[in-house]
Amino acid sequence: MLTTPSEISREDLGLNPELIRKYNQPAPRYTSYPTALKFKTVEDRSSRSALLADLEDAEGPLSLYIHVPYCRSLCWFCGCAKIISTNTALADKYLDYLEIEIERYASLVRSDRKVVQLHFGGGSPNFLSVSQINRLSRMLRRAFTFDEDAEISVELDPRTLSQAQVQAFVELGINRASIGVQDVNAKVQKAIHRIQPTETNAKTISWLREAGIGSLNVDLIYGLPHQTEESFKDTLEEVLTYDPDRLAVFSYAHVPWSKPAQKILERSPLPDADSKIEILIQTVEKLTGQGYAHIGMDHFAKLDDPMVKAQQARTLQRNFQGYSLHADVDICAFGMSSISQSQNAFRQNHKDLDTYYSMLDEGFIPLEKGYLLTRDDQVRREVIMRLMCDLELNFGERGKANGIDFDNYFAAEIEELKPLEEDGLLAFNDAGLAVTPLGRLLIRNVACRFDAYMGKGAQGFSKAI
Ligand SMILES: C=Cc1c2[nH]c(c1C)Cc1[nH]c(c(CCC(=O)O)c1C)Cc1[nH]c(c(C)c1CCC(=O)O)Cc1[nH]c(c(C)c1C=C)C2
Ligand SMILES: C[C@H]1O[C@@H](n2cnc3c(N)ncnc32)[C@H](O)[C@@H]1O
Ligand code: MET
Ligand code: SF4
Repeated sequence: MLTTPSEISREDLGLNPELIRKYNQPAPRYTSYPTALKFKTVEDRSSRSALLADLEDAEGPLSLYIHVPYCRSLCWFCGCAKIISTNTALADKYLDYLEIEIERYASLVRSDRKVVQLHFGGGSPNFLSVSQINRLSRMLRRAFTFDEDAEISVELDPRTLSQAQVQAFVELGINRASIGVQDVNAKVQKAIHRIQPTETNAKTISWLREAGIGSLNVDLIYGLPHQTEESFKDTLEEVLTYDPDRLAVFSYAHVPWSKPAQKILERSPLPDADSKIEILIQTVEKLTGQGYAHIGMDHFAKLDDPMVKAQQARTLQRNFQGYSLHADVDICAFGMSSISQSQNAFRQNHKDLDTYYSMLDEGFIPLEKGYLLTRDDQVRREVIMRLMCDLELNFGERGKANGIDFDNYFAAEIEELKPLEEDGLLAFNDAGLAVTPLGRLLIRNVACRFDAYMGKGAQGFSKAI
C-alpha cells in the first residue's frame, strides 16, 4: 500500500550519486505512450480520416487545450513551441484560424459532450490583449458546452501580465493559473535572458489571489547557468513565501539540436550532473519538509491538494499537460503544434505556423503527424500511466484492466526490473511493485522498462536529472 510521505529526507533517497548517475539516462517524460517521437507523418486524406475516426461516435467528457505560441521575448533555455514577437496584431490572425479550426473540429464531435477541462498553454497566453481573450472566450463557448465545474487553467508570464488581463481570464472562467518564475537570482536571470524582479511575481500572485483564483502553480527550473545549491535554496525559499498550491521543478532539458538558442547558455557555467543531483535532493527535502507531497518526477503539491488526493485514490492521470485529475477524457487540442488524444489515436498539428494556416485554408484539420495505437500500445500505455501516477503497480489489477495475464505478458520486463529493486528504486511485494522515494525521482527510468520502443536508442530524450 502506497503512502505519500509528508517528508522525504536525504537518507530516504539513499543518496548515492553513483546510483543516481547510473540510472540518470535519457528517457521519455511519458506525457504520452508511445511518445510524440513515434508519431508518423500524415501522408494523405485516408490516414487523416483514420486518425479522426474514433472521434466520430465517441462519447464522454472532453478536455480542451489551446496553444498560444507567442511570447514577447525569447528565454534562452526555452524548450516550448513558441514564436517571438511584440506585434499583438499577429494574434488576431492566429485567432481567425483558431476559430476555423475549433468550428471544424466541433462539427466532428457529438454536441452533447461536455468540456470538463480547458487549458491555455504556450508560449504565453497572456500575449493576447483583453479583447483577444474575450474573443477567444466567445468562440469556445459558442463551439462547446462546458460543465459548470470545468477546470479552466492558464499559463501566465508574470513579466507581461496586466491586471486587466487577469480580469479577462477570470471572466472567461479560469480557476487555476500557473506562472513561470524559473529562478529568482539576478545573475541566473541575466544568463537566461529573462529578467523578472521579485515585485513582479508578488504583484502577479496578489492579482490572481484577489481575483479568487484558488489554485496557483509556480514553475521553476534547475540546471540553469550560475545556479548553485545555495542560490537555488534562496529561490525555493522566496517562492515558498508565495504559498503556491503546486510547484513544478523541471530539470533543465538541454536540446540545442532542436532549440538552437540554448547554445547561448553553453557560454555560461552550467551546473554539472552532480550539482544538479544535489539541487534536486535539496528541493525534495525542502518542499516535502514544508507541507508539499512529491507527486513524482517534477511535480509537488500541497498535502491537501486534489492532486494528492487523486494520487492516493489512484485516479491521477498523465497527459501532455503533465499530471491531470481527469480520467477518460478525449483531449482536443487547438493551435500550432498542439497534440490531441482520443481512445485509439494521437494527432499533432503542424509545428510550422504557415503550414498550419494553409492547411486550414484548404479545408483540412491541420494535422502534421499522428499515431494509431495497437493493442500492445494500449496495454503498455495503461501500465506506464498507472506506474507514473500511482508509483506502484498491482499486477493482478493491471492484468484484469487490460485483459492479459500480467506476469506472463510482462515476464521479460519483470525480470529487467530486478536490478532496479537491488538498487533501491522499487520493491516487489505480494501484489506487484511499489516505487521508493529514490525511484520517484527516476520514475521515467523505471517506466521505460515497459516501453516497447526504447530498445538501445533513446535519442532525442532528455535525462531525468
Ligand atoms: C509549455 C511547453 C511545453 C512543455 N512540454 C510540452 C509543452 C507543450 C509538451 C511536450 N513535452 C514533450 C513532448 C514530446 C512528447 C513526449 O515525449 O511525451 C511534448 C508534446 C517532451 C519534451 N519536453 C522537453 C523535451 C526536451 C522533450 C523531449 C524529450 C524528453 O521527453 O525529455 C523540454 C521541455 N518542454 C517543456 C518542459 C517542462 C520541458 C522539460 C522539462 C514544456
Ligand atoms: C512550461 C514550463 O516549462 C519549463 N521549461 C521550458 N523550457 C524548458 C527546458 N528547456 N527545460 C526544462 N523546463 C523547461 C518552464 O518552467 C516553463 O514555465
Ligand atoms: N510563457 C510563460 C512563462 O514563461 C508560461 C510558461 S512557459 C510556456 O512565464
Ligand atoms: S519560457 Fe515561457 S516566456 Fe519564455 S520563451 Fe518559453 S514560452 Fe516564452
